[in-house]
Amino acid sequence: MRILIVEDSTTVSKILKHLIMQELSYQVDVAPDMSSALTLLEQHNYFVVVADLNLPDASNGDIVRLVLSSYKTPCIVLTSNLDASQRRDILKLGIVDYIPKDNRYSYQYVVKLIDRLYRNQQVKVLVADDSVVSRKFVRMLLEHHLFQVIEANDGEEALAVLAREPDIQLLITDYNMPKIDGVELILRIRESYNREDIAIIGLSNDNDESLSAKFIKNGADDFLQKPFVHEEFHCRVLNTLDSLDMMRNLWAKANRDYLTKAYTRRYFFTEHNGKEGEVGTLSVALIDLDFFKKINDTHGHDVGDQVLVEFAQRLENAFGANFTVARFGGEEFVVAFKGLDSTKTTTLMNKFRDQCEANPISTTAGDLSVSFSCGVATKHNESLDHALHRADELLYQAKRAGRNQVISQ
Ligand SMILES: Nc1nc2c(ncn2[C@@H]2O[C@H](COP(=O)(O)OP(=O)(O)OP(=O)(O)O)[C@@H](O)[C@H]2O)c(=O)[nH]1
Repeated sequence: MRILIVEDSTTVSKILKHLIMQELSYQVDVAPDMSSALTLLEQHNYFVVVADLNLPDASNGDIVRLVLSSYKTPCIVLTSNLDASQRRDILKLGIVDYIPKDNRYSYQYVVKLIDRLYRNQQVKVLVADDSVVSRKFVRMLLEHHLFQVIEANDGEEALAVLAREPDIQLLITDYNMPKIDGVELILRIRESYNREDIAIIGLSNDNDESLSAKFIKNGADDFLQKPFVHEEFHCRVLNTLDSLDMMRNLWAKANRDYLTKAYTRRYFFTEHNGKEGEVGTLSVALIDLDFFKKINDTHGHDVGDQVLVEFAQRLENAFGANFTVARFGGEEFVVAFKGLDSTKTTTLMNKFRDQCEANPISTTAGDLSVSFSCGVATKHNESLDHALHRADELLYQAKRAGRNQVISQ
């Protein structure tokens, strides 16, 4: 990824270049004026251009207009202080954002913005609004920040789009819409999507001053009163997505094992515990690698870690799409086979055991043959703990019987 900085102050360009290279590992070119910028723009494809408004051989944003119109490259503008009308004019050009060069946080903000732009390319945003003009305006603002935008004409269509594309990360919804209004839409979405699944920003040009609170109390993360200025829109979207990222990180830290990224014991119990009266079968397979201590003792802890990571990945690939795979600790894993009885579970585990046996794990110490023992128990009218305890006894039997086998009840 390549960034171009067009800036005549060497101090500013040096600081920016250093920060971008250090924090994002991008390649950075610097042009001190418009003519050298043009030469570079002809030679390379830039992801983003960071440009000063006034240059020795160009003024009043000529470089910005040129980058946007001729090279269709996103542009972040560096400025000195701007008055209100200058600010409006520059935002109208279709830039990503403008950054005043007057404080030490500005440069850090540029780096954050470039990183955000990079990640935005993978972020789907759904815009629900019955006004075509308003929808297109929001789409344009989002596209300046490289988001993937999907539009919905009303609340009902928004629900249908969400069902079709569950990886949408942000919904921006108007209040007044036919069939289902914005608040009703949010209520319906929050029935099945948590805050870490999707973020929501409400919009309205209604003069009802209680609307912002109504949106937020019913599950929105933020609210914007129309008409809004570009800058406020972008700040709110970025803040909302930052919070979403933070929530997702916290969720992952609580529910995913730091080493193997398999689910944690805690997640496993939250998902499958307390459902004694639940209809349907649940079988648990408790899995323990054989002679794992020997791998650590012979090749070191790092190689042991590589084996655990690869083994967890194999479990995930084999069962993760339909079942919960968790690491219970050390070299012990568990899979919850919801809907399967003990016989079917045992067949699947034996097939997996054969695959593992046939494919040694490749590590920095070479290919290592790794086997596991497994106990399979089906949960009857009992607690999950109890079923796991029985699986543990069967696992112990498998170890005593010579390891590398699955024993079920
Ligand atoms: N590398 C690595 N080793 C771990 C980790 N957690 C636990 N261990 C090691 O796993 C080993 C488990 O050893 P044991 O309980 O004796 O089991 P085993 O050698 O697999 O023997 P059996 O289970 O009887 O076949 C110990 O050496 C632990 O230090 C980890 O996160 N990384």
